[in-house]
Amino acid sequence: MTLEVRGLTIRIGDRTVVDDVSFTVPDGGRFGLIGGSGSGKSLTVLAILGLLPDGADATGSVLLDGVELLGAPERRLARVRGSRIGTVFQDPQTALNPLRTIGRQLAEPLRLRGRLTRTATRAEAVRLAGLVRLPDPGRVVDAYPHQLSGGQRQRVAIGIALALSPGLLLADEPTTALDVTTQAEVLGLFDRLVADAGASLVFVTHDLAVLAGITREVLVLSEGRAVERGPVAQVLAAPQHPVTAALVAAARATSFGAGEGS
Ligand SMILES: Nc1ncnc2c1ncn2[C@@H]1O[C@H](COP(=O)(O)OP(=O)(O)OP(=O)(O)O)[C@@H](O)[C@H]1O
Repeated sequence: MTLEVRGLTIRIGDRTVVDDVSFTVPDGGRFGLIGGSGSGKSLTVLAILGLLPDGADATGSVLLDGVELLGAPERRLARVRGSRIGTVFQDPQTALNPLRTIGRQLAEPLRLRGRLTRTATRAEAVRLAGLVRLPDPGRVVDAYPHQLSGGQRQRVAIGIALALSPGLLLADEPTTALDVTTQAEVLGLFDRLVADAGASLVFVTHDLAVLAGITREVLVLSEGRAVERGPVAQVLAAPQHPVTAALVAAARATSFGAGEGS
């Protein structure tokens, strides 16, 4: 699906926290949003979903395949969120319900969409568990979130996001809470699944090194404003804005520093 964000401006009280941000993600395209803490990344994602916090007011335009989402009725937004846009957020601990089995949560989007028999629902949950490479899918569907590792829980969250084959995926710091090795595994899986699904992707992170393997295009936000944009490789090689330069330095320190003596 094509996502066009045009002139998105978000105000909370008398503060403008996102200021005239525009970007386009073509059908099947991938786009990175990067910036430091408080730069407006999460609010941009929430505005696309129609899930801004109370007191936040958004103007501009969010078009999904040409259909305006900003200011659309909640019923329509809920339908779009349920079926056309999948989301993966930072903390799988809070995204999952501790009292429900993994299988029930994997199958929840399908259950909401239509009537499925018990057997069909379970089969679909097992299929999704296998898709996200959870160990022993036939058994893991009966487990509860606390019985899984952080990386496994995030795999479940990715499975839920992909359950209805959405045309657009929004991932907000999906691997930030994981240790480095797990982060690489989950990112690799996510990368493959998004490609297989042919979905468009908006990937939010504060870590340019993470983004480099996932998207080609990036937009840098600082204090709610777009300060730089372009291909990730080019931005990494020759950052133009001081904020971008700081993000590049941080990325080099974490991912290239140790082994290369730089
Ligand atoms: N519910 C809210 N009420 C008031 N201000 C808010 C609210 N949510 C966010 N803000 C403010 O809006 C600005 C942008 O927040 P946002 O969460 O989009 O930043 P972010 O780039 O996602 O940061 P982080 O990487 O820390 O999550 C920040 O200054 C934040 O304090």
